[in-house]
Amino acid sequence: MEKGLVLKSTGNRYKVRLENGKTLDCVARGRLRLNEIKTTNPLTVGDWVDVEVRDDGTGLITLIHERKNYIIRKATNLSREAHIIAANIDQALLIVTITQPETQLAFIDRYLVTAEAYRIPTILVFNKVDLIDESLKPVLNSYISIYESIGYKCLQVSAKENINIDLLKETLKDKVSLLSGNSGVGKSTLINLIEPGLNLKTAEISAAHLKGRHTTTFSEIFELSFGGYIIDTPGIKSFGLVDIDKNELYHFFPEIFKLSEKCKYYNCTHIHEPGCAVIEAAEKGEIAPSRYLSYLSIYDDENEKYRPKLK
Ligand SMILES: Nc1nc2c(ncn2[C@@H]2O[C@H](COP(=O)(O)OP(=O)(O)OP(=O)(O)O)[C@@H](O)[C@H]2O)c(=O)[nH]1
Ligand SMILES: [Zn+2]
Repeated sequence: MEKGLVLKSTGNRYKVRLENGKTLDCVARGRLRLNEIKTTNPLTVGDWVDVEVRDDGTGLITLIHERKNYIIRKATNLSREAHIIAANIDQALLIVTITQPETQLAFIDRYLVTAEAYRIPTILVFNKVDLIDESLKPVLNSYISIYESIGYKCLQVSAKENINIDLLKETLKDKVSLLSGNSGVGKSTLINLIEPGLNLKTAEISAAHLKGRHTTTFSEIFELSFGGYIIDTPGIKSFGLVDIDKNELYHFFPEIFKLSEKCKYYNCTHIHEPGCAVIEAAEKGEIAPSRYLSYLSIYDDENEKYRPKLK
């Protein structure tokens, strides 16, 4: 019996990397399931499994190790079942830009709420700092101060001018990372710089897409030559499909959560109650107005509820 990491899942076949570095094709034993949630797929990339290596060099997965976290999406609109996109994610790197394109604060906040709900630590990576001139500098600084003050690590990089790329590599080293961000912020450029030759959004995915198959089946983890993994899945962009109870939303705003214990009412929504420490702090500017506005808009947004559209 050997322990391994699921690198790729295509339907009911899995590519697994054993601890000795060998990679093999595996199938899973029937009725292999963690009974935490109802899912259409029992196993996903990032899962740690026990494998029985067979004589023909393939493997039989006999056990899934408990997950520290996972991201899901609903299998279909009507279904109550979920499709697990990836598991055991150490961190998410949200790539943002102040200009070309301008990443909205509301977008960042929605992403962070989701990541908090999934218990995935998130680092904000400000790319294209080469474009930051005197007029944009205060904007960049204000973004950074909002997020650093509530505990999110921020990196400033430029793929174009190779600024802090080593720092970015250090951040990724030996971790399983999810890379997200709006279209055009430079995700592909950064990845190519970090790991030349690592072509995410593989041909295989596109080919499968053309045939009209579910691309979700093709989640994959890519190994970094200096240690660590990057998760690439179509799910990354729509990352955020998680149902959060309105009344728990404040748990996922670290600064609001911290203040909430000083609220007069234990079931305070932090929207209209007298004696609310959050409202008080927001009025005094002790919480960034944009953060409080994000809280309100996520709380009230029934239809789009807690579903950041990451594209
Ligand atoms: N000035 C500047 N341009 C950059 C930098 N990084 C990337 N770009 C440019 O930004 C554009 C978008 O980069 P991509 O890497 O394609 O962005 P992406 O996030 O992968 O976009 P999608 O594939 O649509 O999600 C390209 O024209 C890049 O050359 C940077 O650090 N500075
Ligand atoms: Zn309150």
